[in-house]
Amino acid sequence: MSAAFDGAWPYGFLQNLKQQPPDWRSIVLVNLFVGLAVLLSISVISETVSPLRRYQGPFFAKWTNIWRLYLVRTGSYHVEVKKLHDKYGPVVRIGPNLLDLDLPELIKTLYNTDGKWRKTEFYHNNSAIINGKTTYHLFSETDQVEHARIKRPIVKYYSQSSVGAFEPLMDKVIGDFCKHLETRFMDGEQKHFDLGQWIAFYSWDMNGAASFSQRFGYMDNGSDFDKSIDTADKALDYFAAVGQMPFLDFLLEKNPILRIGPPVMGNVASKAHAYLTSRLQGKDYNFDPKVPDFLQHFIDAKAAHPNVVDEGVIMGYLLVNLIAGADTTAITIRAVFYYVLKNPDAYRKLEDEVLAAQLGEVASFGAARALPYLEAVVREAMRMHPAVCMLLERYVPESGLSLPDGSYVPPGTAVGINPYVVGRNQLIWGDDADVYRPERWLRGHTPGTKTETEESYRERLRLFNASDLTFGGGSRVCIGRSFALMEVYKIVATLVARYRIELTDPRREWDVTASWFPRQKGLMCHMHPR
Ligand code: HEM
Repeated sequence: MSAAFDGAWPYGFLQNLKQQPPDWRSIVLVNLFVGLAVLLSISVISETVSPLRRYQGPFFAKWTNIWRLYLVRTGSYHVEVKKLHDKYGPVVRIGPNLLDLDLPELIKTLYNTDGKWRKTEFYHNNSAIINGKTTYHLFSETDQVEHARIKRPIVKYYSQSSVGAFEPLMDKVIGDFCKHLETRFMDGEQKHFDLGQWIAFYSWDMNGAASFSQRFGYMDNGSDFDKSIDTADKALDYFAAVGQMPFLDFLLEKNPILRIGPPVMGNVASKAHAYLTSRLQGKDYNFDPKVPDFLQHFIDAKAAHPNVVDEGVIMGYLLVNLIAGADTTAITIRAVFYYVLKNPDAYRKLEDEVLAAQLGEVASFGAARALPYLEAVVREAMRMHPAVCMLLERYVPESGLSLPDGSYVPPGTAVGINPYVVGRNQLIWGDDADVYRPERWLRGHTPGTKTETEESYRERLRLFNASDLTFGGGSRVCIGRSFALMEVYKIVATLVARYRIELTDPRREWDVTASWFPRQKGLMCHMHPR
């Protein structure tokens, strides 16, 4: 034991001080002790006066965000937060200054278009991560005015009518995807393969084709040959964790002395840069001006808005397409297949509907979108397993926020709603909110009611739509929604129409690692041509 602790503390220590100078260990221990005592006192005082003290949550969440960072690292964040709501109700304090709200009626308030509900710093780290040096705008601005300035020049290129022009390009990618599956896994003997992994190849190649008329080559190679998919996964895991304590980013990824971050996304960034340069120089021979791609749209935006869009901004546009668009779409397609294949009854109904529609080699978006059971299957999968399962954090603006229980949340508090949590809210989705049941999206399928009028069905759908946060909402709503849905509907309809699909082990629950995105590992199945 150190001299500092001889005798009754602190008298022993003081007596010792008189007799002999303290050794370095005593000094460190005393400083540590005093420091901790000061920190504790500050925490206790600030908690006593905190306007959030009335809201319940885990004990450590009052004091620190570390426990949340830990949860995100374990991959069980969304599941654990849902459990907290089951325990504490619709408002849970999950950080010293952060409330998680399971209040679908507030979606329109938090995620609106008035520009007052700023994104928190949770989003801000991802701006410099691409190659460790350059900062690109990745739509992560907390400043809504700046965000609108960057987004405005390109928003029209993501509308349904604009992305509709991508359909021939999508048909080509889907046609080649089917050829790969047929030659690799359906030729002769039955082969089991990871459909989940192939869906990632499809989504990344589709995204490359739409972004700069160049696929990455994952389908041709049959693997993540340049490790870009893996690198992107790791980068997003890092964003999600560090987003819980944003200052850590300056000690880790942005540390000027020693960078301690995720692997840099050099491959994706350098490809995007090379395509941009050759296009601007008129040397991009892969580009057919008759078939539009996003890069061409961005260059048009540069011509129309030279004060806003420069080459750096175009790089940001391209990168965000890939980072925000590829993984999310793959997750959604995998979720659709996983749930429908695990539920033979749903699969049979989907098969019947799709086969009766005679969709041809590659299903057109119009024809696929018109199939009600397909829509039910897609929406139910997105409800059960939204591709973003983090809190969509916003700062409460000057006006403050009144909660349904009558309490008042002051300006500056971070609040948010999690698409996963609100997707399981029993007041909206019913007692079976945890059950996969595509029928809930159809008329006449409310448990306990024998008949449902068209009017009450419409009313129910309105409530469902208003409570669906899969693509966010308001001015920060997902810009790629129409594009993503086209990819999802077309591939699901095409694969179901062309092949009989079976899970290798239908009893196996899938393994989900969740950080920002709940990524699923493994969807082993086999397919037979019809
Ligand atoms: C099924 C697939 C997708 C899902 C579920 C999804 C989900 C989301 C969600 C929830 C947000 C809002 C985040 C927030 O408010 O905090 C978002 C934003 C965004 N998404 Fe998607 N996304 C998908 C596909 C795509 C695609 C394909 C692209 C691009 C081609 C894309 C680009 C973006 C961008 C740029 C934002 C930021 C918008 C802004 O802040 O203005 N997403 N997405």
